[in-house]
Amino acid sequence: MLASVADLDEAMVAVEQGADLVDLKDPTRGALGAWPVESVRAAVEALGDRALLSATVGDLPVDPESLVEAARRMAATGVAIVKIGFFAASASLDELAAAVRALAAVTAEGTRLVAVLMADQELHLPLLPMLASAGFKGAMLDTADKAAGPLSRHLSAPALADFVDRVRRLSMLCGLAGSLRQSDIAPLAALAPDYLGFRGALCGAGRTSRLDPLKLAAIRQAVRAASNRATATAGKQVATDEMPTSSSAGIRLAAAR
Ligand SMILES: O=C[C@H](O)COP(=O)(O)O
Repeated sequence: MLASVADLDEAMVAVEQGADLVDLKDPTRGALGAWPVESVRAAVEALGDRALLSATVGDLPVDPESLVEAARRMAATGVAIVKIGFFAASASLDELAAAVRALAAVTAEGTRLVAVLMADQELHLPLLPMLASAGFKGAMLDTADKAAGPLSRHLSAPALADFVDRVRRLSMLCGLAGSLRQSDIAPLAALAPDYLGFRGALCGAGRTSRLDPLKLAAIRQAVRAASNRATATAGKQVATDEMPTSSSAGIRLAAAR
């Protein structure tokens, strides 16, 4: 489970409630709103040894030079994973591919990058092998327009299964997010992504309101139960509530540290 958090207080709650991936993101600044780099650095100092942290670079235009610079600035904070949004609404496949190629210079420096592709914009599947070749650690789906409904409104179950399968075959971490609700957890966990990502469902009154620890705990529990069911169905080792990281997804996420 990935939990997007708006500040250090929320990050601490997410760590205490057992989020596998604590995603530093300012929801008031857009789908992938960035925290200031000084705040990311402070969170890494406070929590970096207790949790796997990711941070977004913001809703940036698909310009190779500015994406490389933003990724390097965020990586310099010491955060474990840097998430980069690829907004197909404002760029062609060629432009997206050029940005991916430029970011290979950043992964070559040891930075773990995760690409965020927008399910409510054109989904360019040929980008996936390019991301793998450029050394990206993972690829995930999210939505750019948070008023346009959950992930499942934009892509069918077979299309989502195909995305997960392609990413996993390329040996990248695969995440699914986008206004997910509790009812989305079981069908999406059955596709066996490495993680499901949440913000709105964790908050008291929408994604820009405060994170509610009780909602986070309920989602965490539902993800764990659904993940265990999916693992059991696949005939793999069943993780217990006491040992959530014994699932294959947990091991793959832990390896991202
Ligand atoms: O990375 C995941 C996102 O923060 C999910 O946010 P959302 O659930 O509000 O779409």
